[in-house]
Amino acid sequence: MMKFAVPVFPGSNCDHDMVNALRDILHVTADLIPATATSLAGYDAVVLPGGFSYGDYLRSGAIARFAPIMPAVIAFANAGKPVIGICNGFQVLTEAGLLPGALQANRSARFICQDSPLRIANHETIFTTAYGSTDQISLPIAHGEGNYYCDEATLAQLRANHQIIFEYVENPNGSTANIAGITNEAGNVLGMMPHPERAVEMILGSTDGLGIFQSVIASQEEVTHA
Ligand SMILES: NC(=O)CC[C@H](N)C(=O)O
Repeated sequence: MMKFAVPVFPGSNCDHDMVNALRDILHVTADLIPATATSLAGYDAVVLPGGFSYGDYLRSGAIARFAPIMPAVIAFANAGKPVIGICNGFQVLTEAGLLPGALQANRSARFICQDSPLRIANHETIFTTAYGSTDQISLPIAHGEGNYYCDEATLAQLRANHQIIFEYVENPNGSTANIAGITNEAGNVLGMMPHPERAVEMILGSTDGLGIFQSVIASQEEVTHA
């Protein structure tokens, strides 16, 4: 059975939601890993959860990027294995240089908490195949620094390599090109501001987030059965 690692930083607050989604809804193994750990041996995927790691001091994700677990996360990503960063996790991935660009304060300078319709801009990634031809989903957003920024040259690269995965239908925070989620060039690292783990069962109001995890699980099953 596929094994997910969910690193926990001081101030993470979506880690248990993530483990609940993975274990109880998707029926895979998921372990909380302290940020002081230094190994991810034995894991098939890593999910950096949302929250306020290290109190968001300096910038969201700027201190977490130096946590003891991060060299293992970077090595894991560079080995081509799946890494997902949700919200604060996305911020950590940009700070760590695993994804291009940066997350700035929302244009409104306010924390935004709302459901957000998203367009799936690339259905052919290991994170989106389970959505079939569904082109729009809705996921909750909850962030103060979700305003994605990159320069023109980076945006051109993201577009040319089809690295833009989710786009806001209505831009809530000032993000460049309505970007809500991107992958790295190799396609194995996903960062996204919306929270799929908060949309995995109808008691939460939506199951639109399931496809991301189902897609990754299916992609890894193909790897082990190949
Ligand atoms: N839900 C989250 O992960 C929030 C991320 C970060 N603390 C922010 O406010 O932008």
